[in-house]
Amino acid sequence: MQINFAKMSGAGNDFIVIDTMQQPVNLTEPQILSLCTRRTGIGADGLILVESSETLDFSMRYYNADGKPGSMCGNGGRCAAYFAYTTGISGKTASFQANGDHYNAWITDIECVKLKMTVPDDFRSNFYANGFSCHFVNTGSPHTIIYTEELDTFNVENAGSAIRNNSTLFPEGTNVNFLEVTGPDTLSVRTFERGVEAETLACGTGAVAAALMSYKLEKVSSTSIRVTVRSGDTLHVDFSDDMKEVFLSGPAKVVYTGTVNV
Ligand SMILES: N[C@H](CCC[C@H](N)C(=O)O)C(=O)O
Repeated sequence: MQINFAKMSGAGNDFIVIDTMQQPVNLTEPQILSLCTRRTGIGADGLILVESSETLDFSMRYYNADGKPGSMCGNGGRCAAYFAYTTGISGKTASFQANGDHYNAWITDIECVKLKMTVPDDFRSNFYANGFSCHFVNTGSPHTIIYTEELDTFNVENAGSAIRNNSTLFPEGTNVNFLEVTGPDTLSVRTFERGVEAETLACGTGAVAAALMSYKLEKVSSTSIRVTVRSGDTLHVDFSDDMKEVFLSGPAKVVYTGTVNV
């Protein structure tokens, strides 16, 4: 099977994006894993199918790099909206469905996308996991939050993998975010992603979790937070005081388009 795809990057979180309205695509879990594997495949943190929707512009189906269906991907959603815009599926405003939720996105500039997130839930603060003081929130994906003062040298792979695999506390697994508070409205974040099983260069729902939790814990004092991610890019998280309206903005671009044989 020959598949046309776009390789996209959302602040360094990278995805293979496939338009299933143009070509019938039926990928198995091993095929997705192999496409996402770096060096021997295209290489990506996840694979996104942009599918038809009866009521909205499109529907997004997200798979993690391990080939398994993932929960909501904020950077993936922003990339899917930019893909839909560049291919004419939608205009500068896009509405789509993902994981049973309805999302709106706006192309705010060249290669800049703002996405309205779902209302966060399951806030848990101050518990211990694997020797770390942790917090947790679900922002469409499950996110554990850990504060550190030495983010650059922190061993994200070791600590992230231990907590991600703590099945007593997280039967479904969790993404793990390590945060440094760098100012009243700025954070630096590094994320160990479930389903990639490694640190990624950015995580959108993780940046949202980091900003909301830091505001709740009064570690930041603004409802407009700039989050520096591992790629060096900045994601913006803006929210209402009651956290019912939450927006994620940042870069999203098509790196290249191509055809792959599966
Ligand atoms: N990178 C994504 C999160 C993917 C979620 C996935 N790792 C899972 O837990 O299923 C983001 O930008 O929000």
